[in-house]
Amino acid sequence: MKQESTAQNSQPALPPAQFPRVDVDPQALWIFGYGSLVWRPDFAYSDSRVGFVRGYSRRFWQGDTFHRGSDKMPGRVVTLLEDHEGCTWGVAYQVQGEQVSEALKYLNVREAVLGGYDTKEVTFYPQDTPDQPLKALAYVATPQNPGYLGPAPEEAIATQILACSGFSGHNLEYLLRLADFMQLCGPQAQDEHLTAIVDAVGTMLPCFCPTKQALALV
Ligand SMILES: N[C@@H](CCC(=O)N[C@@H](CS)C(=O)NCC(=O)O)C(=O)O
Repeated sequence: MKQESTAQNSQPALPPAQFPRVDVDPQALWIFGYGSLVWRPDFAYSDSRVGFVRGYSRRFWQGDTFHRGSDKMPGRVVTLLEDHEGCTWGVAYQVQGEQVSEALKYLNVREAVLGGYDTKEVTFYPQDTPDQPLKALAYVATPQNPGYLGPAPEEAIATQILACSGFSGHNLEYLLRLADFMQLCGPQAQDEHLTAIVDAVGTMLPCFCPTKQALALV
């Protein structure tokens, strides 16, 4: 079983951190989160902005055998799919000074080593100042990584999410926390893929969407 460092600064029993392949400014950097990083960055940062990236769609197409699944029952977590018409909402975190190397070292273990993600530079548009876009680093799982599962019907993805859990918790928590975030972003932030999976989960879990009759029995 893979071991994740229990604290950001403890030395993980893993190969030394390999810094991102894209050039980063060692003194200041924005990191774009669009999955678990939206609610659990778990690294120190100086500022954060809600906003979006254009040209990408979010998809539950990455398998996860550590955080939200196991080797026998891999969970499903999100990645970014290049999509000319796409727009993905998330949170950008600004790291400065020593925060940069600490964040990259931590994320290299969490995202790259344990999750199969690679780094990519994206353009981030803050919700409040979309006319002042920022360059940001994103962690993206490409089809070349061994954990990549690729497309599947949303109903099948929902079934897999309901059945899986891992080191960081149940896969359903991962889905619902992301759905909660998207609710907070407001009506302009639509994610049809995410909504379809949440709806499919709802139809599979009557207790998840209790009927009046069911509530009357409580
Ligand atoms: N890179 C995306 C997805 C990140 C993600 O969900 N990565 C998984 C690794 S497989 C993770 O960190 N999971 C932690 C958790 O599920 O709490 C993001 O920016 O949020």
